[in-house]
Amino acid sequence: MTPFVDFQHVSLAYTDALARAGEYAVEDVTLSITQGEFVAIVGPSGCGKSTFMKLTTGLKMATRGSVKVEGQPVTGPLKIAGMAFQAPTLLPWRTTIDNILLPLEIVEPYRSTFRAKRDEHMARASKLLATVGLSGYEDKFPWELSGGMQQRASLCRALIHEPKMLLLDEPFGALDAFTREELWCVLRDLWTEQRFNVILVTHDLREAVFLADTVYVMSKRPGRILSRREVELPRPRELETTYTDEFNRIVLELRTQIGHVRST
Ligand SMILES: Nc1ncnc2c1ncn2[C@@H]1O[C@H](COP(=O)(O)OP(=O)(O)OP(=O)(O)O)[C@@H](O)[C@H]1O
Repeated sequence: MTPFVDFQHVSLAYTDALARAGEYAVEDVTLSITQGEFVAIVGPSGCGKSTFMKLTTGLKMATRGSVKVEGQPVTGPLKIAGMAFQAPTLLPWRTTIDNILLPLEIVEPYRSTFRAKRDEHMARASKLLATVGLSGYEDKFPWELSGGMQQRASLCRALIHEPKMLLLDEPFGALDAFTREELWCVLRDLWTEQRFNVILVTHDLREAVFLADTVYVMSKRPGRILSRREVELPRPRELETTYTDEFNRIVLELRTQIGHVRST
């Protein structure tokens, strides 16, 4: 089966001068991700996790090696991706629903028919809001929502154009522990229902193990993939799973690997 995302010996230097000096942000990354797989990437700060995301979505081109998505070489920004970041980045002058509809106003093929199909899109946005527990908040402005609610709305915005791939860069990093765990479950449920590919960059090993099928550990700069760990915990996973010995054993195993990376 063709992998959904395929990296073969990928290196990236941000400038020609850095390439000449052999200073790569990521180096010799080879991995393949299957359709619908939930992948988490963990590693020390500055190891190249965000660079990996930029390569996957075509925001940056590899200096060496090849990046393919759905069997096709990536040559520019991909439309099939939705993204959410640590800061929710909602536009303060737009209501929740208008923030969620934003990608449809910008990205083709939705853009040209946006006005004509507005009711249809509104209905889809409301349905998504209901899925993340935000029914009734359509007309609120971002400043009327808590941080966790804003992040829920950001997830809806990332998913409104039904992307095949969802890229999340530390999406829950700024939230308190309880809200973060609630949002793990929101993301788990969205993924279980829609089975898009997820690439989740996180510093939180428990988050990675709770959500992902596969966890990749990256090394310090230049970022390389040090290990690949399949998480064989059965699904559906409930928060109680995070208190089991098996869960903690995997977290500890990853923690030990990261400890080695940091100390070398
Ligand atoms: N636009 C850029 N120009 C030059 N170097 C860059 C650029 N963006 C990132 N880098 C360098 O590339 C390396 C990897 O950065 P990247 O942002 O991918 O790391 P990260 O693992 O996502 O970091 P963090 O965990 O702190 O968010 C770092 O050393 C960084 O300084």
